[in-house]
Amino acid sequence: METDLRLESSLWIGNKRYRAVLTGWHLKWTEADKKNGDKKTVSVPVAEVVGVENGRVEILPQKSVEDTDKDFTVFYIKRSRSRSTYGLLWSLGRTQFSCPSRVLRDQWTNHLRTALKTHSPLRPHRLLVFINPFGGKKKGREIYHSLVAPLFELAGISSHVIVTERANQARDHLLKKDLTGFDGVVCVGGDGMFSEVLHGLIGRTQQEAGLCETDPAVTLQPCPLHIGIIPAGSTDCVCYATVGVIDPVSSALHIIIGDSQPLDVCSVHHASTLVRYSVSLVGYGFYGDVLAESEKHRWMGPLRYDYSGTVVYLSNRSYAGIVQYLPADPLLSSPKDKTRCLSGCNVCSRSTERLFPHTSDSGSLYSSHFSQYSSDSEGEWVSVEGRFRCVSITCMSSSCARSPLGLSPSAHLADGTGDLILVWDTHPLSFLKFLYRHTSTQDQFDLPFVEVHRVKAVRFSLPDGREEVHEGIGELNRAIGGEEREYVDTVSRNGSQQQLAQSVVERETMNEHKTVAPILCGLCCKKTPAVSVWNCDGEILPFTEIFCRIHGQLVRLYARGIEDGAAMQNCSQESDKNKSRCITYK
Ligand SMILES: Nc1ncnc2c1ncn2[C@@H]1O[C@H](COP(=O)(O)OP(=O)(O)OP(=O)(O)O)[C@@H](O)[C@H]1O
Ligand SMILES: CCCCCCCCCCCCC/C=C/[C@@H](O)[C@H](CO)NC(=O)CCCCC
Ligand SMILES: [Ca+2]
Repeated sequence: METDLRLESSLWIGNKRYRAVLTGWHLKWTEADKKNGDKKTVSVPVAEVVGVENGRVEILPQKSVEDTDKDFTVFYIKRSRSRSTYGLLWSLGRTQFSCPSRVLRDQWTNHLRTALKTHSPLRPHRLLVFINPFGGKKKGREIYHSLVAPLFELAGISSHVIVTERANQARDHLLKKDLTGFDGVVCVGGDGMFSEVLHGLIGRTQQEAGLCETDPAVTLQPCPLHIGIIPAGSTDCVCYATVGVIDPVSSALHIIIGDSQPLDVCSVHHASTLVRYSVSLVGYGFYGDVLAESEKHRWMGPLRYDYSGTVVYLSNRSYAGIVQYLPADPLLSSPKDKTRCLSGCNVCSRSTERLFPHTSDSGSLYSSHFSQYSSDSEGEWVSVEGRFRCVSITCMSSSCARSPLGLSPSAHLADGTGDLILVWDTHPLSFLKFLYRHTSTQDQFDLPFVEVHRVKAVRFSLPDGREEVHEGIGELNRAIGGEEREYVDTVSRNGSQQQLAQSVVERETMNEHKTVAPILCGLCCKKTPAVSVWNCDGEILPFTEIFCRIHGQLVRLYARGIEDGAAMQNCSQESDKNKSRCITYK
């Protein structure tokens, strides 16, 4: 196959002659009329060729250029380092070649197109695109039509575009409408829009497989359609954590070349119902309260989270709860091992084998670990009880612009586990230190009132077993801020381990901040509501007592994880020597 596709000839770029070679895997060109030592080779993996056009073509911005029938243009992926984030930005590279004859030109374009088909089997041909016109800064439509659609067109992808007119339209469409012929679904919006697509696709897949989503013990069927995210929301956490940058062009290029990144999903249950799915944050306490507060200030746009974060921080709340968790195998990885899940991650690759073994009994649809009533599995559960500033479960790092390394910097995208972060009640300044560390490279887990566990499942209940059902966000906000809620004293705490940690941190912090503390304490509320709410990827859950299970690699995104920016040193300078290194990365 590879030898069939090999093509080698002289080609011209501008007025310079090059020796060009197409092997099965790479297109390479080297300046011909130079001494050996000065020769530079540019090498583009075939898998990263976006498109091949006859003539001299320019898009983004589109221009008509004079050409002949001996010219062709190759579009491919070019990388550069992002100033503000850890990942790499992708843009459209373009080289216009001239051939000695039209016959040779046709040979080059045909060979390249065949190589693309052969080596990129997951490239989509037809996509279903949902645009949320109201997400983030309300630029979804503009972003899609000006930056993404021209790239899809260049790559020969046909798309069916739906601009949503109401919340949950994308989810309902995916649950009910005919999806024949689509290779993937793209959402243009934020994490809320992604969540709609996630729910629609998981629900549809289970319906078609005849599986019951409500039972946490059932092994769910992975979704056959890939999901692409064009970021146009407020937090865009899923995009940030799976691509490494918030950039519509980079995301569009990942979709075009058919990148494939599996992703763990957490199902959240209450009693015998499925409440929701989550990939990023299932958070109680601080993150729940911030979300509930922010819903009142939607008009502020993305800034609502900063404002609400300050308000909630100053209200100084902590909540009583019982957290039970099923630890993951500690020999596989640890949330404190200071590694990062990057593109090509070994921990995730090994998990694929573990999660989908090719043995004949792997078809079992029932996993005894998760049967809530199975006495066999009860022994492995760990239980802690006390007062918490926040309880968070995240299936991935959940990095975003606010927190470039995320809630759990060493979490894996596709290892079949989640990280449970327990922040015990502590002095307000200590909690501020914890929050602040999310914005830097300092370890937020290296604090005596913070615990982190790699888990397969989590159960949360209230100490007195009293469940409250919230009926809607309006009512919920009233309940959180209003008088109807029963109040408890913040100083009552459970658990001796927590009390010890608490007193050490309080002493340290009070010494450090003798002058600031009294001012801050004056601002803080003396009372706290008895219960918080759960924030599930930006949606408030209507229940307090929940059971969560992580489903390994349940969905696939058009992404490849975060590329290691360190491997791209000096690329931003684009010196001739490095230019080819930038292009040949990987
Ligand atoms: N046409 C629409 N009208 C109103 N709401 C919509 C519409 N389309 C989608 N939605 C809802 O809007 C919510 C928020 O959208 P989205 O996630 O795109 O933006 P965001 O909230 O600004 O970003 P993020 O989720 O990243 O913070 C989603 O939960 C989605 O269900
Ligand atoms: C003194 C400085 C303090 C700075 C505090 C920084 C802490 C930042 C941690 C960021 C965690 C983001 C978790 C991601 C959550 C998303 O699934 C969700 C949907 O978009 N976003 C929110 O709920 C929005 C909720 C955002 C909460 C801040
Ligand atoms: Ca994971």
